[in-house]
Amino acid sequence: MKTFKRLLSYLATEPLFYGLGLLLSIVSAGTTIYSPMIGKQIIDIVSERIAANQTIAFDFLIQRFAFFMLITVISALTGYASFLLFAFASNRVSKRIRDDAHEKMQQLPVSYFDDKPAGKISARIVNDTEVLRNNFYQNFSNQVVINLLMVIGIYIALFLISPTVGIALLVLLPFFAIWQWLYIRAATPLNKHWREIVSDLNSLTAEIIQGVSIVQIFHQQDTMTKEFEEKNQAWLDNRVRSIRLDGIFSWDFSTFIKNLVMFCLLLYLGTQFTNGILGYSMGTIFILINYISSLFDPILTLVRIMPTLQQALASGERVFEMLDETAESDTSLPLTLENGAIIFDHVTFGYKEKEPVLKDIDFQVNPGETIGLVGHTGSGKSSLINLLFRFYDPQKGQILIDGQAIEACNRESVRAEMGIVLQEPYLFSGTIKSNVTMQDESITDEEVIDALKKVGAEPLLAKLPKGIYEEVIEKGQSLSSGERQLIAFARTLAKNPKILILDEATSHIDTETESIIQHAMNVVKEGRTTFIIAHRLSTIQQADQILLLEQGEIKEKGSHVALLTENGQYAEMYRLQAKSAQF
Ligand SMILES: Nc1ncnc2c1ncn2[C@@H]1O[C@H](COP(=O)(O)OP(=O)(O)OP(=O)(O)O)[C@@H](O)[C@H]1O
Repeated sequence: MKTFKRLLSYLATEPLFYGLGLLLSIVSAGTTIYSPMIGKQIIDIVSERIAANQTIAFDFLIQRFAFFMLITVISALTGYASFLLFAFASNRVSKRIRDDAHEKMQQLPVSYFDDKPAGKISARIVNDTEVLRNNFYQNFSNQVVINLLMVIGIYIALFLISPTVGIALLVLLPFFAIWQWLYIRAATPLNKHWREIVSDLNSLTAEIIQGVSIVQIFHQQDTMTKEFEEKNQAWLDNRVRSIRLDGIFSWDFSTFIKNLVMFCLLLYLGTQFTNGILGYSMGTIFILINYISSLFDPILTLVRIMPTLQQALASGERVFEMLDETAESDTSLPLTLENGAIIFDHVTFGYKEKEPVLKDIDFQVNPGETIGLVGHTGSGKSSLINLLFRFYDPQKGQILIDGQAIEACNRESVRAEMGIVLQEPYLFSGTIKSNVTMQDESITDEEVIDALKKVGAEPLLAKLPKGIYEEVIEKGQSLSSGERQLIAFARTLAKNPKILILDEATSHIDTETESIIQHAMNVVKEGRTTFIIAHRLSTIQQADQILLLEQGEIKEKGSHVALLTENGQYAEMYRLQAKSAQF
């Protein structure tokens, strides 16, 4: 009910379309209900004249027929106009909900995405809102509203014509209410499960597409196909159960009731036939049969629409669940960055409260210095960078940039001064230029070309027919990983951040690319405080400071030479790498 009310509240965001649509629907329903009245009048007058042996004026029939046509045209036109208005409004409302969901997603903390597959989140933003448009807003306005108006209007007309028949038919309403209630009880869990399966299918498909090469290399096609088919079978089982349920509640029974009511009406009319005189006129009998039969069509439509509304409620619940997530709280205080001095002051952090992955991290970086972060996999290097970006905040201690605790500063302002080049840089669909400028329109074409040239991407530019306007398809699949890195370096150079994080590429690049990238790294590092997550120790020999992390703790700290002299773990790692490089 809460979800239903909340979905309804969105109607208020389009008052003009819905208001006008409702008004026209009332006119359409009113005229549709009124039109049989003209038939009643004709039948009554004609039958009276025949009984009295009188003739019927042709003009009268033409006049009544013209009036009937006028009413029918008004009904059709207003019905069509309201349909269009409701359709416009429904599309606009679902766009609004989709925008809201997307905006909310952007405000959520990074931790929200840790345990949720991307496919599931995108299913909520794209698919569930589409279900809302089609199954709720479109149906609600164009079917529920119009048919409800018809039911109410016909009841009013029946009461006016024959209060006895009107009251007798009211008995049906609680029956239908209980019927609907039973249906909702049975359909709610089924529809909820259906949306979950669709969402699982979405995320599984996304995962298979993203990992298509790995799937093929490891011959996982059969396993993946089996997993997909199992989920797809679960979807089919769910739909079959749903069809059975809809079948029971939507069709056979209601048609049976319609016929039963018709039978009761004829029985009742029979009781009104006394002394050779019928208690109702021919026209009244015509209109009673007409209304009762017309009453069931909208009632049946309302019953039939329940399954789709139910599915919409399941989708609505999932979208609202996302909209209700707590957005990341933030302050308005901006970080004022002057030099790029950084202090980690006894920082402790864990993704889960009592499981720290960084313990008492304490170090200082002077402006313009380069810090190398080394350590085995899982030692906490990326987590340390995550804190610097304020993707997470530490549980203990604080991080200071130019003397300001970043936890007290606005996240956007903290990130605005930082640049990052990841091992596997992320390129967006667009052009080379849009990937360098990242929509910053103040960066000119010349600056983009200059940045690309400085990092050594001139040969890449030369071979692209459209230069910086060459299209980049999803994640830059048509470029080599080295080329993607160069674009990412140029992006950083164009952004001109004070603080730079370089997640050094691992072993999968060749020696030539390595030297190109090393050159690019040296260019972008110039004059910035730089963190390098180093996998090959050769890249950080010149670093001002090297931190060796082990299980979330700083085990060794100092320059390359000092650490070699210390002859600890770093020295051992360095010797091992140097040895393997000789082979
Ligand atoms: N989002 C997360 N949620 C929970 N635990 C995480 C998350 N990210 C990382 N961890 C855990 O935190 C620890 C440190 O991971 P981190 O990624 O910082 O290591 P790393 O040194 O960067 O490793 P690598 O060199 O392999 O990238 C690991 O035990 C890891 O399993």
